[in-house]
Amino acid sequence: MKSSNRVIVFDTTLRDGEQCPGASMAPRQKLEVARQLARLGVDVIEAGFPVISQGDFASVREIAEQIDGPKICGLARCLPGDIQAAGEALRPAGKRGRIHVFLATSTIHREHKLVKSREEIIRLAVEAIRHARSFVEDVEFSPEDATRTEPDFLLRIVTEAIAAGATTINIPDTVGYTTPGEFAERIRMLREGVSNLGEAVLSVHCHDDLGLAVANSLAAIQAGARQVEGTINGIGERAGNAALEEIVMALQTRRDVFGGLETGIHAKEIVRTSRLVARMSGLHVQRNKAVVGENAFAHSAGIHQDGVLKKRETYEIMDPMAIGWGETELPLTKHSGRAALEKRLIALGFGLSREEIEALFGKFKEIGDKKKFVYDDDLVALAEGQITRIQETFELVYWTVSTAFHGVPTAAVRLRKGDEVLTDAGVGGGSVDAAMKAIDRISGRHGHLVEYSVEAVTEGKDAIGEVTVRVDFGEGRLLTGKAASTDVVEASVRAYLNAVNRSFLSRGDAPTKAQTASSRGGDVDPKTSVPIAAAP
Ligand SMILES: CC(=O)SCCNC(=O)CCNC(=O)[C@H](O)C(C)(C)COP(=O)(O)OP(=O)(O)OC[C@H]1O[C@@H](n2cnc3c(N)ncnc32)[C@H](O)[C@@H]1OP(=O)(O)O
Ligand SMILES: CC(C)C(=O)C(=O)O
Repeated sequence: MKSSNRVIVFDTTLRDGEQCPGASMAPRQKLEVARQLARLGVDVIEAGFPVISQGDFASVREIAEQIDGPKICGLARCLPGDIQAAGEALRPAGKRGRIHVFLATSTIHREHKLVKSREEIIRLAVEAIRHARSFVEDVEFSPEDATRTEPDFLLRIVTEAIAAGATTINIPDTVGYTTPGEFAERIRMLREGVSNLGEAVLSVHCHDDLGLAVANSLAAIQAGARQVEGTINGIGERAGNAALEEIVMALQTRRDVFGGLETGIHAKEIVRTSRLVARMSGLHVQRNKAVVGENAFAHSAGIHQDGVLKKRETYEIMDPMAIGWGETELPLTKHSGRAALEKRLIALGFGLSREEIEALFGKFKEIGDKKKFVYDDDLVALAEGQITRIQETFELVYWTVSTAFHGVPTAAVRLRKGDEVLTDAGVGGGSVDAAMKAIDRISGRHGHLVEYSVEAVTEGKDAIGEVTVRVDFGEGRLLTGKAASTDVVEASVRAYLNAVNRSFLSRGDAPTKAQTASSRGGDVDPKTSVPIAAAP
């Protein structure tokens, strides 16, 4: 076997990857992917299976014509027509063309699918390899379902294939059946038992039916395989193929384990390639996918975020920038801590004191409890509210509204004033109106709502809505109140209360107990909300 420290990367995204249901790509899309694979630095692009359709033939031909750099490969069964089609499609690649012939060797495939004896299988394989060699110098042979093939037969057919002119012997775990230890053992068995293996490159091709495709590929490389086949994002037949980006990054990250094996991959192109393949194939990458998933370098837990801010390597074993990601992301969620919150606020331009951040942190957690992510706009609303906070006469403790078609909208509101808790109810034209009436009864103010507006300040169904009210308290000027909440009724209640509180500030007085005819109330039931003060 040709042995070196260089692992040949064989990409089959455009052939086995495209076998994934729904992943078919138009020739133009395949060409774009091939171009990017060349930039990524793969050694071989399996561009298609030319005999299966005019489109595949044309696509392999176009890639062979236009893509410089990697070898271009076409797949063929051990049938003259297949080999002829592959040879013709690859003609523009000249010496860079490779034909990949395959034939199943396991008992189950021989007896039930091909209905052929061992001898016939060997004869067909040998004839096909010789035929392929009449078109190209570089011929790969795959004994399909090799991991379920009897060892003695596998040794024999591999030896015969090399003797017939195969330059690469690929050992496929076609149905993702093997395990790392077993596969490594099989590779060692071939290395020891195939006398002419030195004339060929030993390759592996793993499927992910048991989620072991990458582990099996790496085990085989450790056992001496020097070509690895796989696809970008691991797309492929059934559960998919080994994800090339994972194999490459494992080799690179764990040089200590893999003895400094090299590939020709330019890791900085990995994310770009993954995105392109996802777009072209229509197969989205799951968020938690290793190396290329959205979350692969996104740290959410406060303890992790704190660690990463102090030293990235505490929670990152790869440099995301080196793979083509932007800066490490610290998405803010309910799991985040003060360190990440402060860092984001500084990035947004807020220079809040420790005390202010402390005051804001509780509200931040409340938003996190309600929403998957706390977005920048949420933070801006929080921070601005903190900066412009006014002294509140009344603090909202609780509200509830009830409304129905043809019903009478009613609201109960509980406010805290100093150490007093006051509760009252109101009815109105709508639930917000009813809640405002309840506030009027508690506060002793009687505001007339002159303007009311609501605006979404963040995106999505769980967006924060910001309510602005302009209220006439009969004092010859309008007072503005603002509040934001993920619940628009709550934002309205708080905005109105904000205006009521401002009316006390502007008058410089506060209601007495006599002015408030409301009863004492119970416990606090806080909701996510942000009072935002506004200039009257
Ligand atoms: C493990 C892998 O991923 S192998 C690659 C799989 N990829 C594909 O199948 C690509 C898409 N396939 C196709 O378009 C079609 O299946 C074609 C064009 C290849 C063949 O279509 P058809 O001629 O209608 O045959 P069909 O698909 O029904 O059956 C496959 C035939 O190929 C035979 N065959 C399978 N593998 C091989 C092989 N390596 N060498 C020779 N013959 C083979 C089967 O025995 C069967 O022959 P039979 O009809 O005499 O029983
Ligand atoms: C053609 C061969 C290599 C294949 O795709 C498989 O066995 O999975």
